[in-house]
Amino acid sequence: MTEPILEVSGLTKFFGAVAASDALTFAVERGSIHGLIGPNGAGKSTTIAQLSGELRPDAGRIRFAGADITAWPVHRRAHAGLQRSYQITSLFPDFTAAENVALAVQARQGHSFRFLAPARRTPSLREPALAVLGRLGLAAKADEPASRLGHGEQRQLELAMVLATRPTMLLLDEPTAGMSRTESRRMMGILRPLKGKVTILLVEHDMDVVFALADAITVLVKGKAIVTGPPAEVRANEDVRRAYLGNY
Ligand SMILES: Nc1ncnc2c1ncn2[C@@H]1O[C@H](COP(=O)(O)OP(=O)(O)OP(=O)(O)O)[C@@H](O)[C@H]1O
Repeated sequence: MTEPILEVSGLTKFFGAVAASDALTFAVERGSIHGLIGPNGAGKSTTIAQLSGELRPDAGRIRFAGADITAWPVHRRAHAGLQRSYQITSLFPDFTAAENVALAVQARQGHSFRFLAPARRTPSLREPALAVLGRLGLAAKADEPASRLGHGEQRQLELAMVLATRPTMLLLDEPTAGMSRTESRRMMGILRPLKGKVTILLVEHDMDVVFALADAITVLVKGKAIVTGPPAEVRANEDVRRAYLGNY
């Protein structure tokens, strides 16, 4: 393994008596797509929330790109390149796809999302926005209002917005949730070329997607990582089969 970009050690988070993260330890290699899988309630969302800074761990450390970020707030982590994907709920429905991405480009340039009106009209923001939309296969939809896009396209737009901020590492929570088979396949085609450019921690219920994309997978059960390894090793692991994958 080359130098990991993210190292999680002993991460622990209780909700009452439930340990949603239980001395969780794993590392993510720079430039890789790293799957985080596990049964319902295993602690995947709780892990993402602690990595993004929305949730404070009760114990343990998080190191990102050589710095201990455990106590950093969300915006400081985002500024350092660790970003979680936006949710559809954060799209501006009346703005076009290009205008939505222009806002994210503007955020990258250090401005706040507050100045909505100027961002919509600034040509220097439109050009990079169109470039990102092009890479995500949304060029033809640039001038459609976000509300008129299909569900799969809205998820692609979310991803376009976060990529426009040029993250070093992306925390992606179920990018294919609610998608048709065709839309999922399109999303995989978008994510695969990001390998080597952006490190991705991928939480995903669709095992076909995870096993096809991930360079390494961590399996969570009851807040603990029971294994981290390449897909073939994880698939063959007896504990994983018993706890989660069955005959997948
Ligand atoms: N805000 C909260 N308050 C109380 N308990 C919580 C809270 N968030 C999560 N939990 C509990 O923590 C455990 C882990 O939940 P989490 O949502 O992280 O799991 P998950 O792996 O993301 O599940 P799923 O696959 O169903 O989304 C569960 O037992 C859940 O009920």
